[in-house]
Amino acid sequence: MIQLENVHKSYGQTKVLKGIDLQIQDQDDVVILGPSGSGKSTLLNVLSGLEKVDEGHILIQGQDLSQLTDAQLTAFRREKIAFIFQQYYLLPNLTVRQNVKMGADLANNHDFLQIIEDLGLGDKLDKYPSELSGGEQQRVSIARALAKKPEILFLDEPTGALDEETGRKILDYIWKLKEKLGFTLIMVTHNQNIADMARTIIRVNSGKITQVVTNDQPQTAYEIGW
Ligand SMILES: Nc1ncnc2c1ncn2[C@@H]1O[C@H](COP(=O)(O)OP(=O)(O)OP(=O)(O)O)[C@@H](O)[C@H]1O
Repeated sequence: MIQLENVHKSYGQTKVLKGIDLQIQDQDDVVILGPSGSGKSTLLNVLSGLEKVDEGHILIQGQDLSQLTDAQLTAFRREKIAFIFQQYYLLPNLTVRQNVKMGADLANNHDFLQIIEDLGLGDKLDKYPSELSGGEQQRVSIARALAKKPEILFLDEPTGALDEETGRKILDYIWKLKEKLGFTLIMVTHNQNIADMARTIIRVNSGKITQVVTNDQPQTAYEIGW
């Protein structure tokens, strides 16, 4: 379980998270919705240990992230979580195969080629990022994250660079893989429709949680009408 207790985070004088309390169950799929600037990405960044909180606590399986040494925090990030960002952060001098293998090696995953294939990149294995379209680069970054077999997968607007049809396919694939591998999925999006795929929908406004909804009948990427 992931627990947040009274989490505060500011950048200089700007108070971004203003007392967040939240519990996320293992293997849940969670979508975080909210207007631009409401603190969604900041929330993901503190949840994933990328940034430290100013006040309050984040506990993951009972372990308080603020109590970890830098080495333990690095190990947590390497072994337990994967992050799919709006930007792709691919290494330009590595091929598609090598970029994804980097993620796979962290989990000793030897069947990562299947993930590349499933994401429709089977014919791009030996291409470099500069030889790919934006959407293809995004799919490589998704393959790299999934190849880590994370316990928690964070996604920050993962379909931003994709056309609708590809976005649907990718979300469908991620959700199916979640059912198969059983990770916890936490995704930030602006897209209201995508929220209907999630079992838990969290609304954030001005750095506070304004609503948590449990959705008993989540829909597939193909059913949501987006
Ligand atoms: N590293 C930073 N330094 C200073 N200010 C920051 C930093 N990161 C975020 N902020 C500010 O914190 C506020 C919340 O940003 P955040 O990116 O968390 O919002 P968001 O809800 O994800 O927005 P969007 O939907 O536009 O991505 C914004 O006012 C932003 O300018």
